[in-house]
Order: sequence, then C-alpha cells, then structure tokens
Amino acid sequence: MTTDSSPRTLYQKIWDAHVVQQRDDGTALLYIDRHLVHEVTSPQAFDGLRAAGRKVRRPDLTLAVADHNIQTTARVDAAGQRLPVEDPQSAEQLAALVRNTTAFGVEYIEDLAAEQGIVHVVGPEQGFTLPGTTVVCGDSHTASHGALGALAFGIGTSEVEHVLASQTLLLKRSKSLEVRVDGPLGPGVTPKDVALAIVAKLTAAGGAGYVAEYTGSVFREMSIEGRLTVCNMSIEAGARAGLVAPDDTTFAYLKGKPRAPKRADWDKAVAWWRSLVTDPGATYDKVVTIDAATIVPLVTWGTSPDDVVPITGIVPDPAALTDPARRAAAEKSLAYMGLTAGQRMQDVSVDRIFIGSCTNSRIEDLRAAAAIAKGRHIAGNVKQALVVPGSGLVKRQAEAEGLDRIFIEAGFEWREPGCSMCLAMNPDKVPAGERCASTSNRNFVGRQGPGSRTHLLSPAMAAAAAVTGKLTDVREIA
Ligand SMILES: CC(C)[C@H](C(=O)O)[C@@H](O)C(=O)O
Ligand code: SF4
Repeated sequence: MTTDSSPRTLYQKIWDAHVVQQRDDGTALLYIDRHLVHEVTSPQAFDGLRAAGRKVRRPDLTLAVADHNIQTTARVDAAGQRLPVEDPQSAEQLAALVRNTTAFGVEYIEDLAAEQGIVHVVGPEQGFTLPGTTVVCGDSHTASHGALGALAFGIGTSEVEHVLASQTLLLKRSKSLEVRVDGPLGPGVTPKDVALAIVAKLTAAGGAGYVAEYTGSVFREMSIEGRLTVCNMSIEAGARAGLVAPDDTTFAYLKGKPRAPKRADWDKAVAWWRSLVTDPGATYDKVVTIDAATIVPLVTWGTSPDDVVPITGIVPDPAALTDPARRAAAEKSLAYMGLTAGQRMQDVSVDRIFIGSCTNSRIEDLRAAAAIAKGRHIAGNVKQALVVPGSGLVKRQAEAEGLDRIFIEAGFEWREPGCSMCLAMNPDKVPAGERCASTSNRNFVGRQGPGSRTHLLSPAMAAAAAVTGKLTDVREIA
C-alpha cells in the first residue's frame, strides 16, 4: 500500500489496493476479486487441483461459462431435448467444464440459460465485473473488462490453477500508458474504428509491458459497449490490460445488474468508485495521442490486427518497406490474403460475413448492423452471413427490438450465443481461400478456419459488406 499522498494513476490505485505482499524481487502477490472460467483453459487447472488434493479457495468469486466450443445452431430439438455436440473434442471440453464446476462447487452458467454467452460479454452484463476490482480469466481478451474500470487481464492455465487454489497471483507491475483520443468522431466512425486506429498507431507489439488507460473526450462520451470494444483490443496492441476510469456512464450501466451491489452497498461502492481516477499531476510512463478527427472507417488488409487502412485506401505495397524482414512479412501476408499491392480495398469482394465475438456482439453492435441491413438483402456472392449475439440476454433484447427479423429478412442467419466464427473452434468456419468481413479482433493466419482470410471491421461496415458483397464505405450507404 502506498502511504504517502503522491498523485497516482488509476492503474496504480487499483494495483496498490490489491497488493497482499510486496516481494524484494519487484513482484507482488495480488489479490484477485473475480475469476471467470471457460472450457478451453480450465480443464488442466482443475486436474492440477485434483492432483494436489486442493479445493477452489473462493468458489463465490469464480464464475464459469462455456463459449468457445459451443454450437451456435439450435441446442435443443423441437421436443426440447438437448442436441449433441458433434465434435468429440468440443463435447469433451464442454462436459469437463460441467464436471469440474460441479465437483469444485463453482457456479456454472448452464449452456441453455439466457445468461450464457461469451465470457467477456457475460461478466459486465451480470455486474460480476465491477470498477476497482481485479478480474482474471484464462483468456487474452479479458482486457475487455477494463471498460468498467476494472484491472482485468488474461492469464495462462497454470495461473488459472493458482487463482483457483489461492485467489492470488504473483505479478510484476506493468508500465503505464495513456492513450488519449480527443475531439468529435466523424460520420460512420465507431468504437471499433477507434480501437483499430489505436492498434495501428501503437502497432501489434507497441503496448507490450504496459497497461493502457484510455482518456480524452472520445471515451468520456462513449457508451460502455463502445468502451468494451476498445478495451477488448488492448491485447492486439500487446498491452496487458486497458482501462477507462469509471464515471456516471459506468454507474448507470451497472445499476441494477444482477450481481452489482444493492442499496446502501451500492452507495458505498459508488463513493469509492468515484475516487478511481488518475490524479492530476500523476505521470504515465508513456503517452500516445490521437486526434479523433483523423479517424475514418477502417479495415484490415493483412494477417496482423495492426495491418489497418482506411476503407477508402488501397492495399499497401510491400516494396515501399525498407526493412527486408517487414517487406518479406508483408509479401507473405498479401499472398495469404490473395490481394495485390495497390488494389482498392473497396474492390475486394467477400464470401462470408461474421457479426459477433467479444469485440462486437453487444446490443449496440447489433443495432448498428441492423440499421444498415434493414430493407436490404445480402449480395448474391455472399455465401453466408452470420449474426451471433454475445449472450442469450443480448439475443433476447435484440429479438424484443425486432432486430432478428431485420437480419433474417436480409438473408443473415440468426444464431445462438458463443465465440463462433471468431476462432472457429466450433463448426462455424470460413473455408480455405474464402474471405470474411468480420467484426472480431484477430485476422491471424487460419484464425477463422485453415486457409481463411479475415478483414476486421465494425458491425456497420460488416453489414455494408454483406449487402454489397464487397468491402464498402459505410458512409456511402448509411
Ligand atoms: C482460447 C483462448 C485461450 C483464446 C485467448 O486467450 O484469447 C481465444 O479466446 C482467442 O481469442 O484467441
Ligand atoms: S469471441 Fe473470440 S476473441 Fe473473444 S473470447 Fe471468444 S474466441 Fe476469444
């Protein structure tokens, strides 16, 4: 604990409030407030506990949900009977999560429950993620939860076991990075474009060793859904975590959420949460600023999330790169993506559309996509357009607003919640050589299936690509 009153960053305040023991080697044992668990990174951790004869220390602070392997087609038949998961490995991982959470007394959000969804959509939506808490999950996109002012980061399977057993984690403090974006956003520019602009500016490795705090008018004016999109992609710039200081928008979002504090506890919590801001005079180790007016609707061309160009731009020419290693990487990337230098991004036709993932599957994302899809139809060359809500609650809300009808009438498939085509661990895959306009966060080689080609963009731009059959400037449609 810091005892003097020197100005501190938000990151430092949350860190200081969670140090259980400071060690001489610079590491600290940190208390973990919330642990989210999914089926992919937990089986070995539970096995480890079993082998050591240990229990889960705080089952009440642990919440499990299946998302990566789960099918997004119907989960029950017409008679209400559960339909089997066909892939044996997925079926086993899902069964293991049920077995392990039952055996260790951890709460498991059942796959047929309306609360089921992608772990990073579920945490905020349930009020499980709260300002000023430390949140971990065996998943790199845990950074998302920083949108609520939580210090949230991904951990490996051995750390999952450590947290299950002790509710603590041994960590080295990261450096602090301020990412400031000020000014009004232009037409068609969404939080996803802000996120892509940040990743492009920092580069995919530029945030390594840092915890980013997003500051400036753009984030103050942004919804929680938008902040979740931006914080989600912190890891694509290599940052350990991303943070937005909690404010009235945060409190309004959390109030009444199932697991948020109630009555007098709520008032006490809000009073503390209001102190979670970077003090005037506190310094960051690094500061990056972006003028919001320079951000336009963006799209990726390559196989790294920082391969970003304006939708009005062209495929960059590797020959313009002087560093031979970077040039070779860009050439390889273009060959994989089936693109040629100088080609206009808006001439690139697409085979599939994916609207979903923990980056862009919340209600505002679906509203933005539906606004473009409304009264239109997917183009003849588009083989499949998936809309996968981030949770059963998002799905229900969207249906109450009639968004499902808009999508279905426009030729989209309306699915059950899960990670789906974001990483193709379930049957939702992009076939080799096919091109997908995707609202997810990674365009790595083979990410959406072996040989798949991914272009990252916003939900509105994904819907625009669906109806025109090619990458499209949403400003020309909306
Ligand atoms: C499967 C999981 C460990 C992985 C992650 O850590 O992020 C996945 O969610 C991803 O997005 O690649
Ligand atoms: S939606 Fe995609 S990025 Fe998010 S947790 Fe699932 S696989 Fe990872």
